[in-house]
This record gives sequence, structure tokens and C-alpha cells, in this order.
Amino acid sequence: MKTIQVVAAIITDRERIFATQRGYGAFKGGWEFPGGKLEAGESPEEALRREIREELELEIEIGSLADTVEYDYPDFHLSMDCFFCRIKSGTPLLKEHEAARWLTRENLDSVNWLPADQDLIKKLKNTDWK
Ligand SMILES: Nc1nc2c([nH]c(=O)n2[C@H]2C[C@H](O)[C@@H](COP(=O)(O)OP(=O)(O)OP(=O)(O)O)O2)c(=O)[nH]1
Repeated sequence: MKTIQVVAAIITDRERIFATQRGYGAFKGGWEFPGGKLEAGESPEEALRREIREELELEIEIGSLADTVEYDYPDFHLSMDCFFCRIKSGTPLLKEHEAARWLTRENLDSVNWLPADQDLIKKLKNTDWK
């Protein structure tokens, strides 16, 4: 099966995490961490900065790796590095997403996360947000 390398940002202000709703494609309507596919020659950090600029017009500070999600979708294998991030400058502007929400720990599972994200969401409920 083909593996897709994705990098995603768990943007947090420590109290809340920023979730976005996909606005197009096969997973339209599902909730995710903003991010996307690595391009040739990019490091995960470079790809993440680029994606977050493109999708949200934000500059971020990238912190620790929260998890690498490995998940088999019917058509591909997803390998997704998820980093804790902070906003360095800007206010999120939705260039590609349908909606966004800042979720507290209590309502972290109140949106319909993509299948690959489910285990990570459970884990985040019980870990520190750095
Ligand atoms: N960014 C992001 N993608 C996720 C998450 N969970 C999850 O299963 N994915 C999947 C959905 C997509 O198949 C892939 C992300 O790649 P992408 O955003 O570039 O996908 P895309 O195919 O819509 O983009 P594109 O080819 O149109 O550029 O990873 C998540 O939390 N964040």
C-alpha cells in the first residue's frame, strides 16, 4: 500500500487546542489538525510552517512531537507526525477549511475527528499540552 507522509499542528494556548474542519475532498466535514503532505526535500518542520501559512496565515513556533500516527485507510497508509505548536503571530484565517474551533480538554471529543485521529484524541485528553 502507498504511504502518505503528513505533518500536522496541535496548536495550543495550553487551555485549548485549535481544530479545523475539512472543506473539500474525500474527508470533507471531518475535523483534523491543520497540516498536510510533505513535499519533496522538505523537513517535517519546513512542511508544517508552509502548510500553516497557506491554510491559516499564521506563524507558529514548533514544539515537541506529540505522536506519530500510523493508520491504514482503505486506499493508503497514513504516517502523520503531530507536533505541539504555539501561535507566534497572526490570527487564524480559514483559507481552505470550512470551520474551526478552539476546544478545551472537556470538549476535545465534541467534534467528528477523522478516523486516524481518534486514538490521538484519547491520548491528548490525558497528557500535558506543551
Ligand atoms: N492535515 C491533516 N490530515 C489528516 C489528519 N488526519 C487524517 O487522517 N489526515 C489525512 C487526510 C488526508 O488524506 C491527509 C492530509 O493531506 P492533505 O491535507 O494534503 O490532503 P489532501 O489530499 O486534501 O490535499 P491535496 O492533495 O489536495 O493537496 O491526511 C489530520 O489530523 N490533519
